[in-house]
Amino acid sequence: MTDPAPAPHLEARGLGVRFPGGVQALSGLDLVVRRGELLALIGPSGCGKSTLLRVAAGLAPPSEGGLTVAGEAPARARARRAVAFVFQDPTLLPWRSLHQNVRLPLELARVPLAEQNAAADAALALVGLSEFAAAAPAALSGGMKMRASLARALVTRPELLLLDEPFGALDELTRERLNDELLRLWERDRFTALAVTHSVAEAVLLGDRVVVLSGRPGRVVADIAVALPRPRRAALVGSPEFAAIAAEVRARLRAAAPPDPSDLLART
Ligand SMILES: Nc1ncnc2c1ncn2[C@@H]1O[C@H](COP(=O)(O)OP(=O)(O)OP(=O)(O)O)[C@@H](O)[C@H]1O
Repeated sequence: MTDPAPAPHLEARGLGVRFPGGVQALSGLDLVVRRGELLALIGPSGCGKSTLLRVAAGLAPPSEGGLTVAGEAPARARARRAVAFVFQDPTLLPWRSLHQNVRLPLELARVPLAEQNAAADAALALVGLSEFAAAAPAALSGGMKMRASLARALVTRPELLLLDEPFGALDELTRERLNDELLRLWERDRFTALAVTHSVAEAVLLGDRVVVLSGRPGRVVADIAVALPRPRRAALVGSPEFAAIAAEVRARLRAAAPPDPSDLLART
């Protein structure tokens, strides 16, 4: 007998988000992320990927349908520190040391100081930054800042990690290293993760599935299983199996994207 599929962790049903100015960012979006799954989300610019993450974090309300995290409203899941967010910008407070930045979520939650310190030590060790605990963010490279941002997200041991293009601003080699790091952390703790990316290779490298959203308003137009063995590392990107899945994702993404104005010009 095969094991039953893990329970849904994040579940969106008929989700729509319309902003006060009238922009419809998402419409009729159905999506399930199972517990312990790492799901990559890709779609044309402006299709509502960040909006979906913001709804999942309880930072934006749905205007139609709904989204639950572990069966409860996202704001409740966030209040019990079960959800963490990593943004493209590391958003470290410049006047605080790395250690003070990493322990901030626990400080805000009024966790006892000794516990804050122990958890921040462990999180910094996890991302290889222990020796920079006392450093100011300004003294670090972009990749190190992003590592610290990851440590700050993981310090609460979240059940669900939301990643919004976290390595998008980094050079290719640093990005590769950080993807390997993220995979290593996920293999260790098996939190559920929803990762937005603009890179097809990154989506296939990270995801158990790659979900493709259509152009605005965003809804799911393809849900592609990534049948590649784990553990995975960036070196896998050159393999023929990888290339075949990436080609499928690319084709679905191209079909989902609005026409490129330069194509239209070329045809006239
Ligand atoms: N607070 C807001 N008020 C009004 N419109 C918004 C707001 N936030 C986002 N939008 C609009 O909603 C749409 C979806 O935005 P969103 O940032 O979710 O897309 P995205 O897929 O993450 O884009 P990108 O890939 O370029 O980062 C866009 O048209 C954006 O301009």
